[in-house]
Amino acid sequence: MMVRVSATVENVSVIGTGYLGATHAACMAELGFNVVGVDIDPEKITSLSAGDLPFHEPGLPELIRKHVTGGKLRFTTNLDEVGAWADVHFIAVGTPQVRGGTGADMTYVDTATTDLARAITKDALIVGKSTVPVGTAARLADLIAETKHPEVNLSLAWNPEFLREGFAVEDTLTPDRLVIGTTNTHDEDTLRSVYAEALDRDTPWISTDYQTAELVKVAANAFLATKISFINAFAEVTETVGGDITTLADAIGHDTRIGRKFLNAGVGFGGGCLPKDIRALQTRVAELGLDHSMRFLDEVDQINLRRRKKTVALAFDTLDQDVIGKKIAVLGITFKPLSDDVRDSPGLDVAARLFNAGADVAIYDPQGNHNAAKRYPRITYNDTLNEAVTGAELVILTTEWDEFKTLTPEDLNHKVTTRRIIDARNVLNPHHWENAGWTFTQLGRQSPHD
Ligand SMILES: NC(=O)C1=CN([C@@H]2O[C@H](COP(=O)(O)OP(=O)(O)OC[C@H]3O[C@@H](n4cnc5c(N)ncnc54)[C@H](O)[C@@H]3O)[C@@H](O)[C@H]2O)C=CC1
Ligand SMILES: O=C(O)[C@H]1O[C@H](OP(=O)(O)OP(=O)(O)OC[C@H]2O[C@@H](n3ccc(=O)[nH]c3=O)[C@H](O)[C@@H]2O)[C@H](O)[C@@H](O)[C@@H]1O
Repeated sequence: MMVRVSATVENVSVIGTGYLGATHAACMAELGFNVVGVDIDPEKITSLSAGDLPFHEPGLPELIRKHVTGGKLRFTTNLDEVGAWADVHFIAVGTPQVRGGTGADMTYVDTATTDLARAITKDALIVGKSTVPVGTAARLADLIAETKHPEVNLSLAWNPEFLREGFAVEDTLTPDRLVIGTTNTHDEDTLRSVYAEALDRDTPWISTDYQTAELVKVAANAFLATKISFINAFAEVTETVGGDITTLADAIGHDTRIGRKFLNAGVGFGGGCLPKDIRALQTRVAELGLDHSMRFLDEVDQINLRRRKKTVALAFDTLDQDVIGKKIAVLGITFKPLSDDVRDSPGLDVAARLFNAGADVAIYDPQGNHNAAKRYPRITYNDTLNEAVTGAELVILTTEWDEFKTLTPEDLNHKVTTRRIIDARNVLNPHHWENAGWTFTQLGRQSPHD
């Protein structure tokens, strides 16, 4: 399937304007293209068209406003508007965990791709960015060939995305590497011209086939998840025998072959990607008859989920096994700082379990309250840290926002009813809290109750 897209790309569409797509659309405008973002959610489109970002991502609202106002970026629910206009179409729709299963739900990608192929009336390159099971690009290429207008030349490339929430703009405009899966050099050249402004001389450009491109993405996330569970498995050991998990992480992290990043022990990983991606990868390889190869990821998942249960168990220990009616302040409800995303959030999971056990849970998060309230409307959400901790019998720090990392005992001493804190992200200094008379617990540290 060879396309005759001009190497000079001017017009770009992005299908799906969630965390990934809205960022990609704004960054494409920043790189100089005329961009239209398309989504099936009319509310999202209305908000983005007004220059408002419906989620929290540092630096992105400014970029969206700049290019919406400047006329380089607009949003629509109508695919036909881009079908006759764009030279390159990026697919950035969701691939969530399938309901009641562990694989990826491919209905959004499949629908978006076939609807797009039907809507396109000029030669174009379609570029998949969503995270997908290996084999998807080849399958979609066939689907596109079956669906497209016969006189139109369409080609498909796979270009997985590695951005981190909280750093999405920076990661898109100055990526660590770009991975491009294509079936011909023309499509690669087209994408090279698209990303020319984002590439400096040293940015690795990895040109490969579909399968490798798809697998690089899930391999990266599986590796990151494994690294976190690796250190958390050692946290289970230091909780029993004693020792300091942070010193252990620092010490192995000094070995440049290992590296210190992603070795922070605590309540574990969450979010819309790492958990579902390791499950989808296992499911896909099992479908391929290779159920042994990725079985270790099941352990990675189990270690991770045990951290949440451990945090809840520590809360019970701290409160003498009786949480009913006791006020517990949960600080941090997003899956990580600098985001309002609560998908598969460890902190929210811990809060919900304690709430369901009868505790009077008071949540405070600088950005995540509104999203968490949609999931668990009966829990109490506070607008300030002060309100959440006042009268608390236990404080649990579940997301390491800066304003929590810098907390001191003096900030809380006279607000709480009882001086008890669980630092589930290992960011506070135990000695400061213990010296101020607090019962201080951290994951990876022997519990004061043992
Ligand atoms: N969130 C992140 O940081 C990253 C996400 N990814 C991957 O990117 C993909 C998207 O993830 P998110 O942006 O987080 O999901 P999201 O749920 O925030 O956004 C997906 C968007 O697609 C829209 N959509 C669904 N079907 C559509 C259709 N037929 N036409 C147009 N729009 C449609 C939805 O309305 C929604 O706005 C996933 O595969 C994810 O694994 C990859 C790297 C980073
Ligand atoms: O595929 C995706 O969507 C993205 O998933 C992750 O990015 P993100 O989910 O934004 O967040 P991370 O910074 O990776 O953190 C994930 C989770 O791991 C936890 N974590 C991270 C690091 C660590 O040392 N310990 C730890 O528990 C965080 O608190 C968070 O809950 C990857 O880092 C991105 O490269 C990838 O593009």
